[in-house]
Amino acid sequence: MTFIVNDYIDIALKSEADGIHLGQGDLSIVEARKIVGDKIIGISTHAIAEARLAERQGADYIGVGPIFRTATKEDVVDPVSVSYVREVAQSIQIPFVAIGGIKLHNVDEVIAAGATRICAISEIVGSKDVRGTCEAFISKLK
Ligand SMILES: Cc1ncc(COP(=O)(O)OP(=O)(O)O)c(N)n1
Ligand SMILES: Cc1ncsc1CCOP(=O)(O)O
Repeated sequence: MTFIVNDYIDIALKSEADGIHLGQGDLSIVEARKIVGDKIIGISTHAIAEARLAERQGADYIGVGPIFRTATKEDVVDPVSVSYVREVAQSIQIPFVAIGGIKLHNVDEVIAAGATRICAISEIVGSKDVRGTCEAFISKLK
């Protein structure tokens, strides 16, 4: 299993995590790379310019979203829609994870736009059948 710590590089180092996930307002990828060496660095992006910059600066993966409206995170930008997934799938070479408002009823659109990795929080943790919901997502991604 790969263990990524969100935001806190000191905790990532102390806990011997595999990597760190950054937001646009956090430490830059260049600065983070100096500290974490070859650990995985990911960063949330909301526009193609951010995605291109992340790739140029040596990010290992990017987050792409929020695709749809989400109630899970408060300080979130407006939904970027599946068109941003399409743009990233066509022009970015590093792996990306689509995130934000992804549910079983709309994940097909996200996959059709080119996503092969998704993050879904509320659909899974709010489900009465967590395992079944995970399996349903996994079968769509196969
Ligand atoms: C699964 C998962 N959890 C948290 C984040 C990042 O959330 P947050 O730090 O609130 O947002 P950004 O600052 O990265 O935009 C994530 N991307 N994935
Ligand atoms: C951490 C994060 N970053 C953008 S949206 C989001 C939350 C996604 O949660 P949900 O799958 O419940 O919309």
